[in-house]
Amino acid sequence: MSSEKVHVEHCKGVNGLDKVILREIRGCSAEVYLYGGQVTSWKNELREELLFLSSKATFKPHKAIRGGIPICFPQFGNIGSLEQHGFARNRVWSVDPDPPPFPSTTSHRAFIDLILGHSEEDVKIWPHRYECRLRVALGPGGDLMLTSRIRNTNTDGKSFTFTFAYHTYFFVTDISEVRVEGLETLDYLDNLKNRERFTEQGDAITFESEVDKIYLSTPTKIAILDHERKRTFVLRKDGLPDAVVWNPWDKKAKAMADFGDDEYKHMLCVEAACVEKPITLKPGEEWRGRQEISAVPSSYCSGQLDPQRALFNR
Ligand SMILES: O=P(O)(O)OC[C@H]1O[C@H](O)[C@H](O)[C@@H](O)[C@@H]1O
Repeated sequence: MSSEKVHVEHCKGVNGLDKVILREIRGCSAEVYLYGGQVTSWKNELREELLFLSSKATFKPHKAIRGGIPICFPQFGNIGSLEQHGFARNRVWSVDPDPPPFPSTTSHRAFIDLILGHSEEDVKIWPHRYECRLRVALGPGGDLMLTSRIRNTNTDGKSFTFTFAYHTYFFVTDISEVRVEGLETLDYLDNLKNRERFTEQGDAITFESEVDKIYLSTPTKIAILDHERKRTFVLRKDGLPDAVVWNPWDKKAKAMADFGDDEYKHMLCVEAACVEKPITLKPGEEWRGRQEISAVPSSYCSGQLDPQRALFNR
């Protein structure tokens, strides 16, 4: 295998859909489907899967893949006139054959640049021209970095407005043993209560029933502690002020055709998002959003997690 193929392999996935596998020397990997521009797998050097992907996920056009990291664009949720979470997760993206280089200070080789542009079909439901770029990169230590750039390419002088999210499904051993740190005391909109605004209590967040909350103006770092596995996910984000936390729990799980009845026990969505204050771009303007996730052993943390420490003590 050529060294290029070791790092970036183009192949076919489920139902013959195009897939790209990113690999790092130490054994970490990530898989990205061109359908949805969606990451569906992220593994550490022990080849352990870190993202949740439903055993009932469908890999068929017009339906989003249940799990991994769907991209919600140009609309998050049902706030707007478009289909739930926008159409980007249901479109086939293309690979940029000539991607812009990484900053010279980094030495990433396992990365892929995807592009989604307007189609004549989509212009009927969202009357704008745009270029939506996604770079998925696997760092030498196995960190998974997603960078999005969205540009208004309208030629009619019109601005457009959008909301956005990286709808990350983390794999967890047992949801009742999971704690999220970094969202304490923040205001949130409760999707289960008509998006009414509340303030979170002072304690770290734990789970014992359905949750669907949009935390507002959150810190740039959020930690998800999987006690059972002694693993901590650290999510760092930029340009995405909000964070959505979602678990459907048992009743809703049963109502979803592409989700197993008990699978809610093994997933938690923590979604870096820009929802409360939509982004407006004039023609020629570009927005940039970024998320980086890493998985570190929780034993590095004593008591309350200090994500900074966890990140650098690897
Ligand atoms: O079933 P989907 O359209 O993929 O949405 C799954 C979930 O996504 C987000 O987390 C929303 O906040 C939830 O309200 C929604 O149920």
